[in-house]
Amino acid sequence: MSDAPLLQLQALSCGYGKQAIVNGLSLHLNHGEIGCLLGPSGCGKTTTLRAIAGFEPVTAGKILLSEQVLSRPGFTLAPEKRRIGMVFQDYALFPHLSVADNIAFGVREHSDARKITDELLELVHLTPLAKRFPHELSGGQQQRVALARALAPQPELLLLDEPFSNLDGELRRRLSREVREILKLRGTSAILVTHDQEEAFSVSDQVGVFNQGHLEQWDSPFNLYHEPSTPFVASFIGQGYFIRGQLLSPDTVQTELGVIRGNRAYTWPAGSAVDVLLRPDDIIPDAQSSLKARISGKTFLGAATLYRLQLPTGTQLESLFPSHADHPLGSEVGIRVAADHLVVFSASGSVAAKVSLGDSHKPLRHNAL
Ligand SMILES: Nc1ncnc2c1ncn2[C@@H]1O[C@H](COP(=O)(O)OP(=O)(O)OP(=O)(O)O)[C@@H](O)[C@H]1O
Repeated sequence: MSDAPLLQLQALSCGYGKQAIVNGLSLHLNHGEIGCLLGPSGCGKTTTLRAIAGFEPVTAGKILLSEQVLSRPGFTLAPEKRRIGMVFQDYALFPHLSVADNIAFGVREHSDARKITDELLELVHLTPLAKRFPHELSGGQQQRVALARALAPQPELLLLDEPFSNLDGELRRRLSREVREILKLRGTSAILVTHDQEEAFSVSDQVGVFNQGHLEQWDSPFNLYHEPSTPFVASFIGQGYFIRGQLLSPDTVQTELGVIRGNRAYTWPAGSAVDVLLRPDDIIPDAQSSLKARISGKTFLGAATLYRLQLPTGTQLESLFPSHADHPLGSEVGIRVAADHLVVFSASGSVAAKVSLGDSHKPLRHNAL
């Protein structure tokens, strides 16, 4: 196996007719990795996936798989020649074929079709249901058949378009974990499209956050959460508040919560006004602290309680406290900042406040500055 990435999108642009949807997108996926395209509705995730699959031509840039050019302006290798499998949101099973025949469909000419099918039935835990038809299965079972069918021809890359969006709650979470395990077990590389952050994080090694046809950041879930590189990513990923601060040195900021020191150096001059991102897990309870906040709201989450806090200046924050101590609404608690990952953005014009987000996402609050 070469050291080159499996999939490379190089300055890719594509769209429909004269309408540009995706602009100058670059990313790469290594062998065996699972990547995810995440973003609000209509930002171009599915369009990108369709371009990778070969259903849409590209207007600029290139798509390469194992160093072979699949798409460039004026050339689109046919989908069936790409060694790419696809799993759709609506499963797209053949209704007149049994579970086993659906899975065998792509390898029906293969001398080992029976063996491949049996192995995959086992892998997706559907051996006892092999003779059933799609309408006799639950949504989760149908999606497992769709996954097994896509894996049968051993694609180099699997594309999954919102594969769990027709399933709800716990089943959705369970199946997404299961799919990750199956892909990792087989060493299959994949790209998943979703607008659900929890799903993106639980399935993927690398996640790309889209904003209106642009890729804002392609990174690990950990880095997207702790080291977002743009205000949009900070807003789209997770919860939190921005508070105003002043840079004292490259890695320290003066705020009304005191001096916060992080692990990143910023290059703006000392004295610059900045917006500091504080996640609920950055604020911890500390009865001894002189810093007090009033509890203005609370949500019990089980192991933890999410408290909405108000500082004496009126600044709002959120904080996750272990739930064994219960603080009543209106009471005062001591707090302290424990943010190793100092994330700040230039405060000029409060850029983050202008981020426009889709309705599929809970916005990050910006304190009145
Ligand atoms: N066949 C098409 N012809 C013209 N425009 C299209 C077509 N398909 C999608 N679009 C437009 O392209 C833009 C991006 O759509 P796309 O389906 O890629 O978004 P998405 O990020 O996958 O959204 P969602 O999460 O809602 O599926 C949208 O404005 C959409 O209206």
